[in-house]
Amino acid sequence: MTSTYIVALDQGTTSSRAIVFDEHGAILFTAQQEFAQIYPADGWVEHNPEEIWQTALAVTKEACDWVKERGSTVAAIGITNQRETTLVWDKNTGEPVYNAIVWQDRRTAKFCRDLKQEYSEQDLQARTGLLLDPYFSATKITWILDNVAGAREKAEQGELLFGTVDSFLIWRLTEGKSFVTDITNASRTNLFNIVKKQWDDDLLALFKVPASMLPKVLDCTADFGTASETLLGQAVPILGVAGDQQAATVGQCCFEPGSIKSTYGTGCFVVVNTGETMVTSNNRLLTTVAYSIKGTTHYAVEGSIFVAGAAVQWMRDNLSIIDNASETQRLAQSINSNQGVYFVPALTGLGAPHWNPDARGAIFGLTRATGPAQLARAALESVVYQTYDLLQAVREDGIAINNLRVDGGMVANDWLNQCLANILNLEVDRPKVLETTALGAAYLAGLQLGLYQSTSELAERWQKDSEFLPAMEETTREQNLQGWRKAVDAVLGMHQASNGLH
Ligand SMILES: Nc1ncnc2c1ncn2[C@@H]1O[C@H](COP(=O)(O)OP(=O)(O)O)[C@@H](O)[C@H]1O
Ligand SMILES: O=P(O)(O)OC[C@H](O)CO
Repeated sequence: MTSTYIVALDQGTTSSRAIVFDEHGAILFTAQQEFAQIYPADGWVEHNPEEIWQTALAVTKEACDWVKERGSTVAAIGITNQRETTLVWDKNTGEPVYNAIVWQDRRTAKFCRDLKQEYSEQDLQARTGLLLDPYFSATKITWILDNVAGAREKAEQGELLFGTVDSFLIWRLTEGKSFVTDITNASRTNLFNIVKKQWDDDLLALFKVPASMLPKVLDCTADFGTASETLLGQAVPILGVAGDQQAATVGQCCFEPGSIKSTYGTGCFVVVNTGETMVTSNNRLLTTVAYSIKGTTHYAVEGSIFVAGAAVQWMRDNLSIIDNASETQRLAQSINSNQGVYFVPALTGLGAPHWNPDARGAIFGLTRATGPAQLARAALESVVYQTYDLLQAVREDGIAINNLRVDGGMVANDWLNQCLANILNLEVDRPKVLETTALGAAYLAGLQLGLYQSTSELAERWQKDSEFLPAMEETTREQNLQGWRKAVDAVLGMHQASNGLH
């Protein structure tokens, strides 16, 4: 019997990956290319759109060629992507008018602060589930239209298109034939009304974004267009799309209300499925669309941390205290306590539950004995404490948590998983397939293809690789958490103090 091949394209913050899955959800082939991070100013983060495109195209082509070499064809493509990252391009030439402004970028912090004076954040939250923060796409679009010469005029004449990375890639893969997005990506823009499930005219007016710039919004399972034969060597339908955290929710089979996953890549994102009910957080978590499959929409509560693996990357690239990320495990376990060193990695502000775009990072408790081991351990622990803060917020919103399914590049690190179990005082489960984001995109495409009939059929496939159980004395746990709280308070205090000075 021949296999059904699905290619999942995962366009992440640091790399583009394409994975060939068979109908059982097994990984057969992976192609990956990293690309440059551009930091033009304090708090600014950009990507070159052509690099996003070239790396995404190259890995997808490689995956399609791998299938072709086996005498077969790819049945469908599923796309998943870094969310919120904003691209604006010319409809006629296909040329982006500016670099992609990345989700981590804080350049519109002042704009958000000013807007809060004239517009109720509560109203925005009721419509979009989100907060008024530079994280989301809307203020990034406004910035491009206001700062790139001639852009606003062209946008008003209907010459410019806006897309999150999914839209941009689909538009290019279909050679300009399909200008669409999916509902999960739309729900991260601050322009999409998640109650009415349509672009919100009042918000378009507020952020001064012409409606003609916006893509058509589809379910996560839909016909998104056909990727061109000229580009891929075979014409392949794009049948599934979701933002990466929502795709990971699908890949982790968190379909039941109350099920929860946490993904550790560049950032960390905790997503709790709340079923068809929308839950509004009282603790500054986001309400967002988990997925919409064949007309049924599930919502989620999400906690977003901007710096997780990025703290490890920063130690590798800026401090050069490690050569590769996996060394952090050896370093962290080489000492038997954190020795009082705490790292608050607010390198691009603080996300949930603080939402403070102006906060900046700090390391506390340095002594003559502090070296790479203490710093690496503090970086890993910071990811764990931030997760603790998110889960506390989730609990305070009345949602019970029984265990946590984890995934993403960082959870290859067993020390991190054990530390999560210890500090969260919770069972932490790591699945067999760690590429849950790509798997989720493949599942969505497979559902649309008719390869899978339902999410419950998919749920039966989830397999545990390892579980990590809490094994820390309560007093040590409490001491560590106290140290973290003091460090975060100091960072927030420092930010207030420096605000006073400017
Ligand atoms: N063994 C490890 N220990 C700690 N961090 C790791 C490890 N392996 C990868 N990472 C971190 O995980 C991130 C990569 O994860 P990935 O899921 O590929 O991210 P993204 O999708 O955001 O590009 C990097 O920031 C890297 O520093
Ligand atoms: O690229 P990742 O995996 O860090 O995910 C980025 C998120 O989608 C940002 O919201």
